[in-house]
Amino acid sequence: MNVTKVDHIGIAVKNLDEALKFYEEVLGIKCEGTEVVEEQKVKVAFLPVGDTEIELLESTSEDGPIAKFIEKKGEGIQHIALRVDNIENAIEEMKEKGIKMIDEKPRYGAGNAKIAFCHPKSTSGILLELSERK
Ligand SMILES: C[C@@H](C(=O)O)C(=O)SCCNC(=O)CCNC(=O)[C@H](O)C(C)(C)COP(=O)(O)OP(=O)(O)OC[C@H]1O[C@@H](n2cnc3c(N)ncnc32)[C@H](O)[C@@H]1OP(=O)(O)O
Ligand SMILES: [Co+2]
Repeated sequence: MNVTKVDHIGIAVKNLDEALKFYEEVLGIKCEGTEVVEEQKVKVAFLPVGDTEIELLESTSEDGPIAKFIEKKGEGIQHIALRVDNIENAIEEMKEKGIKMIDEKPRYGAGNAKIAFCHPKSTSGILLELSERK
């Protein structure tokens, strides 16, 4: 597998507009856009920083992964995403190496990226997203 960069850092927030004030008005990072990803029950805002991005995530449903995360742990870093150049190969390699994949097939994430999550129990405690983007 070829990991090329930190694609983004995913941060769970209760209110996207509120959180954006801090990133835009205090830190001066410009939001590049927002998108609803139905399958993940999230509304996402992208904030590019250098060669990577901060991804702010607000839940669109009470039973989505972001709502559950905030309920259990509060707002904060929910996942880290690493860019890979071939996600199907990366998933196969992870499985061969005994890593528990939440997604055994790629799903579509924000910006039409192909994504797959690895379980925190297999990664020393972080929710890891693999992401392939053209
Ligand atoms: C839009 C897209 C994109 O970038 O394009 C996105 O990012 S979507 C981003 C949102 N989508 C997702 O997160 C989808 C993948 N996530 C999931 O399937 C779920 O959230 C799981 C990660 C499986 C957690 O589910 P659930 O909360 O039901 O499980 P659980 O409470 O039994 O947790 C199992 C164990 O994992 C830990 N755990 C749970 N969530 C964690 C997290 N985010 N980071 C680190 N550890 C975490 C719990 O503390 C627990 O450990 P202990 O047993 O030690 O207490
Ligand atoms: Co993400």
